[in-house]
Order: sequence, then structure tokens, then C-alpha cells
Amino acid sequence: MSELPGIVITGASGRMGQMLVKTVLASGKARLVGCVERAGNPWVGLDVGQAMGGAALGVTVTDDPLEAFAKAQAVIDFTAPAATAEFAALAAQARAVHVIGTTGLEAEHHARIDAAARHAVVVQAGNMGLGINLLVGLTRKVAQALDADWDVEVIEAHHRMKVDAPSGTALMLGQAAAEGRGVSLQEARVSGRDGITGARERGTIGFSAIRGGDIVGEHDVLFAGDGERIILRHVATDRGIFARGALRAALWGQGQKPGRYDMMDVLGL
Ligand SMILES: NC(=O)C1=CN([C@@H]2O[C@H](COP(=O)(O)OP(=O)(O)OC[C@H]3O[C@@H](n4cnc5c(N)ncnc54)[C@H](O)[C@@H]3O)[C@@H](O)[C@H]2O)C=CC1
Ligand SMILES: O=C(O)C1=N[C@H](C(=O)O)C[C@H](O)C1
Repeated sequence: MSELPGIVITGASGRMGQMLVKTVLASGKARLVGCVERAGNPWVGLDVGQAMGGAALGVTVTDDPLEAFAKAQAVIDFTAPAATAEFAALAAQARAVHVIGTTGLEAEHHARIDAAARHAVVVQAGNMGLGINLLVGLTRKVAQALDADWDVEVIEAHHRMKVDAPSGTALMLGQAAAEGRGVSLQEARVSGRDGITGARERGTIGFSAIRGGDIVGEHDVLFAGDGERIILRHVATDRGIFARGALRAALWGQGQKPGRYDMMDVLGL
């Protein structure tokens, strides 16, 4: 029997990094072959199992991604935009599937990810969970069925440590609403109202972000009409859903042609 795919986790000491380490170990479908953290992180040089407060796993956290990626069939990356753009090139060099969960990516990061995807398999999504990816389809459908008399607002809530807004998921949902309506999100988007904003402009898609406590991730897509409202809602209560989705993407990516994919491809939605 051939060996299970080897996985490297970047940002291993982070909230998602630790969840990913546990998920890969528990899966029985992949091997943990490396963990990467940024230079200066206190976990660098430690065994990742011991750093997490458990038994040694025989995987030392390194700040050298190239060395780690050389052993990997897939890199699962939930870090920060600049790091992810750099990892994209290194993962492609190693011909490893790059699963990107990092959000807050801007045009320059997407361009570097696109360049890497010419040589290797990249799966990128602002949300790796099944529920949200289903909600994206529903949002597109509802937006298609309603005209611009229905105001669309995307409302999201996350923990106090989240650094980007709107969330990657909120942007996926906004994009789906814009597609359903046949408009450009870039042109329709209104974020973070404050002060004398004037009346709401017809056809815009609004975004509001709440930050507090330990909220894992909550998203509402509100369609507000005259005399009625439709609310599509997803509530995440456990980061395990994102980690299991990311591992599924890493396994799905084995043997695919080089290119850029998302969770819709992985889930067959
Ligand atoms: N797509 C999805 O399903 C999900 C995406 N996310 C996204 O994943 C990212 C991480 O989220 P959290 O784990 O909550 O953040 P976190 O701050 O707990 O973890 C990020 C980790 O990345 C590490 N890191 C940053 N730069 C690095 C570098 N150059 N090299 C190696 N490691 C580096 C940090 O040291 C930290 O340990 C965020 O962008 C978040 O929005 C989070 C959950 C689900
Ligand atoms: O930072 C988080 O925590 C999350 N980030 C993703 C996002 O930006 O949408 C996914 C999830 O909501 C949790």
C-alpha cells in the first residue's frame, strides 16, 4: 500500500494551526510531516506535540518553509496574506498542493497565488466549511430571484483577535449576491457606515463587522424588502469544521491538474 500523503501545517501555533495539527493526527488519512512558524515564534525548535502540551510527535517546528515543504504532498496554510503569497511560490516549487485558508488577501497576493497555480494545485477559499459553501449557493439563488428593491446586507461576527474585515466569508457571500444580481461587487459594495451617511443607495450590498469575545464565526445575509425580510444564517461553533474542510481539500488535490480551485470544486457543489 502506498504511503499516506504528508502534510505540512504553516502557522502551527495559531488558533487554526493547532486545530489542523489535531485534525491531521486524528484523521488516519494523512501524515503530519512538518510544522512551520515565523522566525522568532517561541514554538520554533520545539516538538509540536510538546509545544501543544502533549506527548512528543517527532515533528520539530521550523522557520524554514522550503526545507519543510520539500517533504510534503500538501501544505495547509492559515497564516497571513504576505506569508501566504510567499508560501504559494515555495509550495509550487516543491509541487505540493497548497491549501489556503488565509483571509484578507488583496490583488497583489492573488496575483502571486495565480502565478504559483500555473505550476501546482492551489485550493483557496475564505471558508473551508461545508455549511458556508452551501450558503453561498443559496445566496446566489435568492439574489437572482429578487430585484434591487430588496436591500442586501452581509453581517458577520468574529472573535476579538480577528485582524481583517469584512471576513473572507462575508466577501464570498457578498460576491454570490452580486453574481446573483448580475452586478460587480466592487461597484456595489458599501462597508462600515458611520456618521451622516444619507439614505441607503438602491442596489448596494452592505457589510457590517462585529468583533468580540471568542465568537468562532457567524454570518447573516439579510435581504430586506418592504414589509418582509429574508435572513440566511450560518453559525460556526467549532473551528474543527474549517480544519476538516482544509484536510479534505489537501487530499482531493492529490493528482489534480495544476490550477486554482476552491471549496466548491472540492465539495462538488
Ligand atoms: N478559510 C477558512 O475556513 C478560515 C480562515 N481563517 C483565516 O486563517 C488565518 C489564521 O487565523 P487564526 O489561526 O485565527 O490566526 P492566528 O493569529 O491564531 O494564527 C496565525 C498564525 O500564523 C503565523 N504566521 C504568520 N506569519 C507567518 C509566517 N511568515 N511564517 C509562518 N507562520 C506565520 C502566526 O505566527 C500565527 O501563529 C486568518 O486569515 C483567518 O481569517 C480562519 C478560520 C477559517
Ligand atoms: O478569522 C477567523 O476566525 C475566521 N476567518 C474566516 C473568515 O474570514 O471568513 C472564516 C471563519 O469565519 C473564521
